[in-house]
Amino acid sequence: MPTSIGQSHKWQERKHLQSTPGDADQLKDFRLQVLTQLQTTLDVEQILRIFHAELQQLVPLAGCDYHLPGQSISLNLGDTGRHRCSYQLSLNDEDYGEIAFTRNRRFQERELTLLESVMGLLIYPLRNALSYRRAIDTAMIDPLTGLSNRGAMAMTLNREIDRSRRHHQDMSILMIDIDHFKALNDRYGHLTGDDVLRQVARLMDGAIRGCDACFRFGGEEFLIVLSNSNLPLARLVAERLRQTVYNETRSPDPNNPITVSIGVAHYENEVDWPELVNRADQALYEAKQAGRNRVVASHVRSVDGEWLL
Ligand SMILES: Nc1nc2c(ncn2[C@@H]2O[C@H](COP(=O)(O)OP(=O)(O)OP(=O)(O)O)[C@@H](O)[C@H]2O)c(=O)[nH]1
Repeated sequence: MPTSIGQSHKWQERKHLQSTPGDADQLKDFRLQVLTQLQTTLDVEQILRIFHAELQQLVPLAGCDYHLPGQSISLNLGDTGRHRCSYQLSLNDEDYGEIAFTRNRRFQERELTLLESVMGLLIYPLRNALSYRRAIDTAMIDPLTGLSNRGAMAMTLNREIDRSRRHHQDMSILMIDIDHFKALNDRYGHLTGDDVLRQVARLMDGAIRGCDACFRFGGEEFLIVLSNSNLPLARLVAERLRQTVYNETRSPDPNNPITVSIGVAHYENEVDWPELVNRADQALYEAKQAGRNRVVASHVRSVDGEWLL
């Protein structure tokens, strides 16, 4: 098992010494080219790919790893080599993570000086991309429950529908609504209502698989996307969630447990997600009409396109 041989460096903004005057011009052109490339995107992974690829012109490298634990970012590009040199990136005392380059040949002093001299090119584009990513993430989160919001839901549904269509994969959704929530709010106040919303969100999010996703649809409604799930499986999941909420949510009124009604819809080649969500919503309406605290599944299509009950 090859061991990794590390050379670690702290990169901070400062002027670098140039080696020879001839190199200086080439390096200047190179820096300009890299900077131009890095400014073409605000995607963190893309920035690192560009940087890694451009650096190959300066120093042969195998892999590039980047880690920023604070934002849960961990990327490994290219192949991993036995020798490694890493840079801790920071600017104005702000930590921008660690970037490491690896290859099987030892790094020469001159190569390390070259790498260090261009490391500063990465920091501003990377900082901008990280801020952008943070802003997008925040905009996609519902602040009350911590679940992803409706904007994120639309993106996920578009992606899942596209995948189901292309790979002929099953996909189902659950539309979930807390029963008699208005009465609970009116009787115990909005803060208690908020607490119930948070509990239900946490229970459901914790009860689904990692590949599924739970969103706050709005108000006291939630939507769950179940990848790779046919209708019977989706019904089972829905029934399990219904029971979990019933058994585990702390209700302010011991005589009235918190319950949910759930509408289930399997993807039946709808053109876009609102059509699919409409069917789940219709099934949810039927669950409410039938007495609440229950699961109702929407119809499926037969092979010749007829709707079956
Ligand atoms: N506490 C709290 N309440 C909310 C929030 N968003 C929506 N609501 C309340 O949720 C309630 C929804 O009421 P309705 O749509 O009448 O539904 P319901 O009382 O649950 O009745 P059914 O769905 O028919 O069982 C309203 O009173 C809203 O004010 C929120 O973020 N926090």
